[in-house]
Amino acid sequence: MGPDREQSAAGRGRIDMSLLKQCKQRVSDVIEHESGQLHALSQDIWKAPELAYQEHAAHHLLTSFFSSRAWEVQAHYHLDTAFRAQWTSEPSDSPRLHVAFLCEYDALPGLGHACGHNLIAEVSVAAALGLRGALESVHPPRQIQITVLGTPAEEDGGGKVDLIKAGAFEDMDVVFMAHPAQDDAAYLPDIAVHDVTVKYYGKASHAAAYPWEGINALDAAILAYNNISVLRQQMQPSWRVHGVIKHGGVKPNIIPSYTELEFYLRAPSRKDLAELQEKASACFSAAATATGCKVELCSSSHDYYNVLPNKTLAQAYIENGKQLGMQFTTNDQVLNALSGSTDFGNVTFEVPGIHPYFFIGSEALNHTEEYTKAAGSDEAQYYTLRTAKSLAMTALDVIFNPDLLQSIRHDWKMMKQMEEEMNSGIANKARESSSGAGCASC
Ligand SMILES: NCCCC[C@H](NC(=O)CCN)C(=O)O
Repeated sequence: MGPDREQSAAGRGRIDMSLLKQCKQRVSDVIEHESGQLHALSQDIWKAPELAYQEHAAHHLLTSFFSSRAWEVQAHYHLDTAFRAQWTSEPSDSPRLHVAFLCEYDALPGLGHACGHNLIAEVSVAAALGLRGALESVHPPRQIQITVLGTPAEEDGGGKVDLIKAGAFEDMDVVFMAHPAQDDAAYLPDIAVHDVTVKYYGKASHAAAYPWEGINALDAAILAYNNISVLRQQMQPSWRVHGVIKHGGVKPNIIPSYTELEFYLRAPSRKDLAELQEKASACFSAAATATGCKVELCSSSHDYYNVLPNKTLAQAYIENGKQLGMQFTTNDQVLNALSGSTDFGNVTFEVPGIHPYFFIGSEALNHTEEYTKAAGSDEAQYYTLRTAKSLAMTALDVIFNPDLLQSIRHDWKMMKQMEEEMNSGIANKARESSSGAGCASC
């Protein structure tokens, strides 16, 4: 066996290392060649930030981009602002392998692209172009389908969960995306989240003349907020609860008859989340009892699940990233910190996938004005395209090395089994503590 032709670990297949190397080089060349267009695409998305499920301009930009490059595009794929663009290599005798890159492109209210979803879209588009370019230059070992899936509404709602329900992930083998952050990391813990809107109904009255006739819904909201603050001391360190008051009354001389709060409840597993949900519901109900208000808890339609790590995919991504000069963080504080939540978590329960984080050339923190600026900066481009190359090269490893794919599938099955054992029996409990079903006004 020559140095460029290695037998894979299980001895079943041979990997043509020189071909793989050539393909990886081609990924880089194609992405560099397209860098101007990719930057323009990401800038156009960044300049016109759109909220969840309303990403019409981004949808148009992305679908036009792929149509003009001879990809088969399905616009408005199950959702108004979702899309699917695909390319398939020449048929071969071996079964087809389907890899997918996921785009996000929604922004945050008042802040624009403060989570850099314009760069998420750019990474996946670039990786798909690079991978297609590489595969067109050779005869891949099997037929490959590349899909770019446009997934709306990550910041609010959970477009990926809608798409899972519509069957969009059913025929995929491995899914890829990457998220802007402060460091390069193949995996950071993204935890499960449940959104709840809390509504208090009281009774208006003149606040000076006959306040005793009123039932104060603002008092209920404040008590609820404080009950949650008190609960926080007894919560697990990995749990998070945070909320805002969306409606706090209208005028000081009218006893507020209606208030509304929105809370996110988070925990590392769905099992813990169900427990947290029960405790938070008790806080909300207690505030209603104390004030005489009526309370309504409205759950959002989709909980996000924690992201299942895949160590084989992570290792392959790290190896490619290092070749490209990435310095992966070894800081335990970063590696163990909670990085929020994502509907990609739900995807990882359907199909093996990777959701690495990447440095964008700035120390700014996500969900700040500074991060919006960084996500639109020229400096972010180098890091964004480097991430795209590393993702596409990892996809090439999966394509060229059947043992790697086996190991990815094995990791995934083990993780999923562990999670499902842990979560068994929670489904009903969680449903009971959120009265979403009985919430007529949501
Ligand atoms: N329904 C709540 C969605 C919140 C999603 C948001 N996502 C990110 O910040 C992406 C990085 N994990 C969050 O976690 O607040």
